[in-house]
Amino acid sequence: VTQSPMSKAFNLVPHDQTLFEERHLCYISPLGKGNFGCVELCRYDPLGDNTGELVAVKKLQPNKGSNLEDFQKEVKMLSVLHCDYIVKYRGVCYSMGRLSMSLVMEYLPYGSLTGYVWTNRHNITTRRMLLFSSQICKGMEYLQMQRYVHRDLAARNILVANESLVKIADFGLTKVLPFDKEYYRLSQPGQSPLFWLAPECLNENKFSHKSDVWSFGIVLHELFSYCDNSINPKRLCLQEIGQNVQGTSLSMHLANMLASNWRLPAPPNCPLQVYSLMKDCWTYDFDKRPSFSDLSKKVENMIQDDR
Ligand SMILES: C=CCCn1cc(-c2nc(Nc3ccc(C4CCNCC4)cc3)nc3[nH]ccc23)cn1
Repeated sequence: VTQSPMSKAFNLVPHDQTLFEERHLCYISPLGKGNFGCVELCRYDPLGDNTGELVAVKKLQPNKGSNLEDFQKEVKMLSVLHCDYIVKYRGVCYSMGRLSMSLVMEYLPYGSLTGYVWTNRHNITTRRMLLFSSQICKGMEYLQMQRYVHRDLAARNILVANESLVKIADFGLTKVLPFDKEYYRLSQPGQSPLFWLAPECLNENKFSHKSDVWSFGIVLHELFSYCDNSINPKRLCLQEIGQNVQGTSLSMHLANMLASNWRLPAPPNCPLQVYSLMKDCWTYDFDKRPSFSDLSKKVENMIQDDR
């Protein structure tokens, strides 16, 4: 279809504020590693006078697992999410003549929840941990409304915007549920770390909102353990398995332990009702686990009671 001269005149490419020119993106320092790539702190400084805004840039690391197509899916997914408790998409930056691309996001100055809670463990109150927990629930509730399954909910993937705001990040493993099914079955075991996975993920590669709820229970455990590495989920599970990990694979061992009703022990000094909330998230039958809206109500009530 040929364009009429008039429409040609007005059909200017709209200034796409989500397109970042590589030449103005100035690298500052590394921020961390996520699924499919590393994240760097950059200043987007088109005026070249250091007045530009700080952004977090996730560069696609072309390696074994990741490829441009999966990364483009992650970018697309993040670009349509608008929630106070999910890290904000800013745009993309193409390089190597569109052969590679980077995801530009808002920069959250306090870093991941793991580092923040451990560093500030001596002055973080139960109340503040419950506030963070309710924000994660609300972010997950929003994701669920978009029919997204995160598949990698863990304290390392939660970022701290300020002393009283955390956001969910790293959607590298996120999947959109098919319109006709309430779960997503992976063709082969994925990259999610075993110790955050629900039994049905370990046994059948079945992922759903309810398996995200299980992972949320593990995040609660990390939080109320002050993200102390010496008692993190991986270490506690490996201790339970013992060194006698003969032939059976680690995930089989873990699945057997969960089937015989072993669960992570209560973190030291953890409020009883918080531990019982974790146990609710770790109900073996995924249909009987609470929803994120149930969880955010229960956590909000605890915040009220905590006055
Ligand atoms: C989600 C986890 C996997 C991938 N990932 C994402 C990020 C990330 N980080 C930050 N801010 C940040 C701020 C300070 C620090 C410091 C570094 C030195 N040591 C203390 C902590 C680290 C990170 N903002 C972001 N916006 C969007 C992503 C993102 C980092 N890794």
